Amino acid sequence: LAMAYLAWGLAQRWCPSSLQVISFPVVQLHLNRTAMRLSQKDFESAMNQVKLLKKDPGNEVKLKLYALYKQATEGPCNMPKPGVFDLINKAKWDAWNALGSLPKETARQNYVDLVSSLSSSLESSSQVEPGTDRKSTGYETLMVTSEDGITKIMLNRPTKKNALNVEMYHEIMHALKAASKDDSAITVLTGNGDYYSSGNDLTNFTDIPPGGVEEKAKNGAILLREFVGCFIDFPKPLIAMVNGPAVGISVTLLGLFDAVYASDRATFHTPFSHLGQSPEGCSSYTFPKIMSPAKATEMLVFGKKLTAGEACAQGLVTEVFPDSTFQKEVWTRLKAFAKLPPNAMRISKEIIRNREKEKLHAVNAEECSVLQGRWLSDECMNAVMNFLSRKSKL
Ligand SMILES: CCCCCCCCCCC/C=C/C(=O)SCCNC(=O)CCNC(=O)[C@H](O)C(C)(C)COP(=O)(O)OP(=O)(O)OC[C@H]1O[C@@H](n2cnc3c(N)ncnc32)[C@H](O)[C@@H]1OP(=O)(O)O
Repeated sequence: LAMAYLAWGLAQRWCPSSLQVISFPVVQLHLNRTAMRLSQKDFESAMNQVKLLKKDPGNEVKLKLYALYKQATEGPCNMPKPGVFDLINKAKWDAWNALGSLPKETARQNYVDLVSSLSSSLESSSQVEPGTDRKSTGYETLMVTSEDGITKIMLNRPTKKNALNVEMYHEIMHALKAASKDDSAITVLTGNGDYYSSGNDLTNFTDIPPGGVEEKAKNGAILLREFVGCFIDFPKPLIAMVNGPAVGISVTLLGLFDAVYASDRATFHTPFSHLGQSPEGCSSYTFPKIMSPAKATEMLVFGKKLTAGEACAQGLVTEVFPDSTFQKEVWTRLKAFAKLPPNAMRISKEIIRNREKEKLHAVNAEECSVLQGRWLSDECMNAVMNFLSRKSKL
């Protein structure tokens, strides 16, 4: 059946005229209304509505609509079953035959109801940005949506400049794991509001468990290692849409993405020494490789902030777009990427990443262990205290 669906587009040329109608299918049956008498006018109007739909609803739906149309106009399927190699006609026959002895009138009503639900769902999705029609709920700090083969994970604490609190670390891991298994071809990480992310939420340092700061640092290192590990192991193309300034861990992780698109408003800042900390996100390994050891030192050791153009020149950013057209241009491009064969993309990513995976995990472990020590240092504690007591900002 899957093969028949694939061939469906090709079949449009030679299909019978009623195939116009099966161009779009059915989603929701209002069974309680099947007894209602439908006028021929309602049915014809639904057929016209189908032709006006702007978006293709997919082959599975098309087959259902085809079956209902045939049942409504010709009654139960009494055609000979097509041969196994006649994939398209067999899929159509199966769908029609599955309706059994459903009365013509009920089929017409179901057809009209389904077209109606289809029209409203497809109209609404065409009016919104990609990724806004299928929202996954249950996240406090993220907005996760999936559409057009793209899962979008949006950091959603705009009033805190999308700083990563402990909950957000957990939710990102959860969203990545879900995205790795969903039916999307690519995954995008971006930020809501004016910032991409201001990095680690410095209030993460404030709630000290009964085991004291040592326990806090130990738990922090475990969390960080697991978090970065999810990026190392993510199996599909992972793209960052850096919509504004990026700080700390939101910058270092970019070295683990497969492409990084940035608005010209974005900046890239890793002030680890200022904060008494040290690099993470595998940046101690990826940055020198991407941009040369000296340029990496300027960023990771001296905390030099790069503009989007500079980050692009150094290879950290793939391409920079004017902020005014950033969303439109990047989404257009991503939608085209998402149409590529997903398995081929996965396999190509795998072959690129596999060579590095072991090394990246080792680097991650080492960075976390070093940071665990840094978090207990006076340098780090003072820097965090200064920020939290409003004495300092970047
Ligand atoms: C042992 C602990 C373990 C914990 C868990 C481990 C997790 C792993 C950690 C991995 C290591 C990561 C390192 C990093 O990411 S280093 C980078 C850290 N980030 C910063 O230092 C940025 C601090 N923020 C600022 O300097 C400024 O806010 C900024 C320049 C980003 C924006 O300035 P602006 O003036 O435009 O805006 P505000 O300062 O008024 O910000 C608005 C509100 O947002 C709050 N905010 C912003 N960023 C952070 C942040 N990173 N942490 C906490 N809060 C942040 C800011 O306080 C404002 O809040 P209020 O409105 O309530 O005042």
